Amino acid sequence: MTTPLQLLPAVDVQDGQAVRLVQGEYGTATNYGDPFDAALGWQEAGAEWLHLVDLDAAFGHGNNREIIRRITGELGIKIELSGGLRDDASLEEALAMGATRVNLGTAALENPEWTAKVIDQFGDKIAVGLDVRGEKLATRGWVEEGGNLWDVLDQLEAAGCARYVVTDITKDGTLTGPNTQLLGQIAQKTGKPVIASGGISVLKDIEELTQMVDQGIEGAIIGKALYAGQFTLQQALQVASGSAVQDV
Ligand SMILES: O=C(O)c1ccccc1N[C@@H]1O[C@H](COP(=O)(O)O)[C@@H](O)[C@H]1O
Repeated sequence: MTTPLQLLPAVDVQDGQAVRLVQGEYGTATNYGDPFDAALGWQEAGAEWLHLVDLDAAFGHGNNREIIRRITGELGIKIELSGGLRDDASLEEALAMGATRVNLGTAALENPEWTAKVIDQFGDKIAVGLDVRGEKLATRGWVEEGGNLWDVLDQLEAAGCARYVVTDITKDGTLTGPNTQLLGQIAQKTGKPVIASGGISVLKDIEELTQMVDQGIEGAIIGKALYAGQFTLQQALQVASGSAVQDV
């Protein structure tokens, strides 16, 4: 029996609204309404995980702490939380709110000593987001460059990072399919679980990533495709469990 691919519907929060950006660019948001309703909807549709992002915190434009606190506090599913988690206070608050794990971006690149410390302290509650353009990593709302992917991956491996969330920024929000080549390369190099992010458009993409579970692709974040109605979460979960692709 095949190991299912974990699916993480995304709820990205900006100005108190659930949104999707295109290639992470500020000002490209499509609004999908109340983030709590979106999160609850994914839970009711069968999600076991939610990928929850405070975009304002990631961009350094304030935060959406109260709505995120409500989602982490009231939902019963596992939550991977990211955006603006860059010091002890924000990280400890995120875990105390009920995040199952946190995803560090900017801090992992700008503050590797602190990142190594919290990896040591919190183990697999810490994932690192490798937000990639070509072979360059992006930070601070993906508007600044943060170093070479492979060099940073070596440092994180030495620090004992348990899991990577890999986003091809050029694919994110574009419905052009995941960058399976990059995902495969990173999974092969690390041997640690990789969560794929960016580009999923059709059920075939999920089928392709499910076939990569044995290579270390543990899960996939789905954003735009779900909000745009390309397929339902139930269909995606069926495919991720190894069943045949259903027509939509
Ligand atoms: O998810 C997005 O669309 C996104 C767009 C622009 C910036 C960040 C985005 N997402 C998440 O934010 C973290 C990084 O936050 P930080 O650098 O730690 O503050 C990133 O890993 C994505 O999960």
